[in-house]
Amino acid sequence: MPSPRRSVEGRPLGASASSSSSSNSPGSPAHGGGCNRFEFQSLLSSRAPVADPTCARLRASESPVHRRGSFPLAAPGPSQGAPLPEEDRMDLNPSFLGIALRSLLAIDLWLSKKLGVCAGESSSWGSGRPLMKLLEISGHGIPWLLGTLYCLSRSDSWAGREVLMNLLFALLLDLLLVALIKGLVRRRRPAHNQMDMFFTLSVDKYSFPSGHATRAALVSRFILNHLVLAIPLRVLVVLWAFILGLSRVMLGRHNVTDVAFGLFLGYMQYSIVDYCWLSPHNVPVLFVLWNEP
Ligand SMILES: CC(C)=CCC/C(C)=C/CC/C(C)=C/COP(=O)(O)O
Repeated sequence: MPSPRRSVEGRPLGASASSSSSSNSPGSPAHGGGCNRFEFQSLLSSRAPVADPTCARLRASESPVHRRGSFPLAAPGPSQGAPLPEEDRMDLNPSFLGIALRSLLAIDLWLSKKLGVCAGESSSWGSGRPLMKLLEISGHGIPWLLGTLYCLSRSDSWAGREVLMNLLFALLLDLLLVALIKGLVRRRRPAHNQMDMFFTLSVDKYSFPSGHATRAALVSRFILNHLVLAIPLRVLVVLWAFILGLSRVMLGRHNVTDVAFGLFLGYMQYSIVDYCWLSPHNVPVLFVLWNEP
C-alpha cells in the first residue's frame, strides 16, 4: 500500500501538494500556474530552511486555514488531524491592516458615489453643477497664482511683500507636492467624473490627493494667520475650505478620501511654510528686486 508523500520535515503533504507535474489537480502546473498558485507561505519555511523551495511553498497547503476551506485549492490530505505549531496558523490569516484598508476603500467608493450628486447634468442635483464649478474656480491654482503675483506687484509695504512672497512660495510648494503624490499614487478619478476642468496639468488625471482641497486648507490657514479679519469673515474662510472640499466629491471629481487627505495635507503644508518663512533677513536675494517703497 502506498504511503503518504512526506515533506522534508517528515510531515505528510496534502493530495494537491504533489510535486509531480503530471497531475491535473487544482494545485498542479497543468491546472494553470502550478505551484505559484499557493501565494501564501508558512512561517515554518523561513525558520527551517529546506533544500527545495518548491517543497517549502507546497507546505502551505497543510495549513489549518487552507484546510478550513478559505482557499479550497487542495483536497484534504492524509495530514488532516496532525496538530501544527501555532505560528503556522497565524501567518496565513489576512492582516488586520489589509482588511481595514479594504473596508475603508469600499466605504469610500460607496460614499463618494452617493455624494456625487452634481457629477453630470442629469444627476439628481445636476442643476447645482454651475455653482460647484464656480467654487472649483475659486480654489483653482491659476487665479491664486496670478492674484498673488498681481498683489505682489502692487504692494507698497515691506510687510505686505513678505506675506505675499510667502503665499507665492506656499502655492508653488503645494503644486509641487500634490503633483508628486498624484504621480506616485496614480489613483484614477471616479468613473462618474466628467473631465471638463479648465487648465489642468498632466498629473491632474489622477485624483489623490485633491489639489483644490490642499490649496483650500493651506490658503485658509495662511489667511487666518496673516490677515486681521473679523470673526464672521474668519468663519467664512474656514467654511469656504470645507465647502470647496465637499464640492469636489459632489462634482464627482474626487473620492472622499482624496479630499480628506487633501485638507490634512494642505493644513500640514502651512506648517512647512511657517517653518521656512522667507524674510529679507534669511533670503535677502528675494527682496532686493524692490526698492524701499
Ligand atoms: C506654475 C504652474 C505650474 C501653474 C499651474 C497651475 C495649475 C494648472 C494648477 C492645476 C490646478 C488643478 C486643476 C488642480 C486639480 O485639482 P483637483 O482638486 O481636481 O485635484
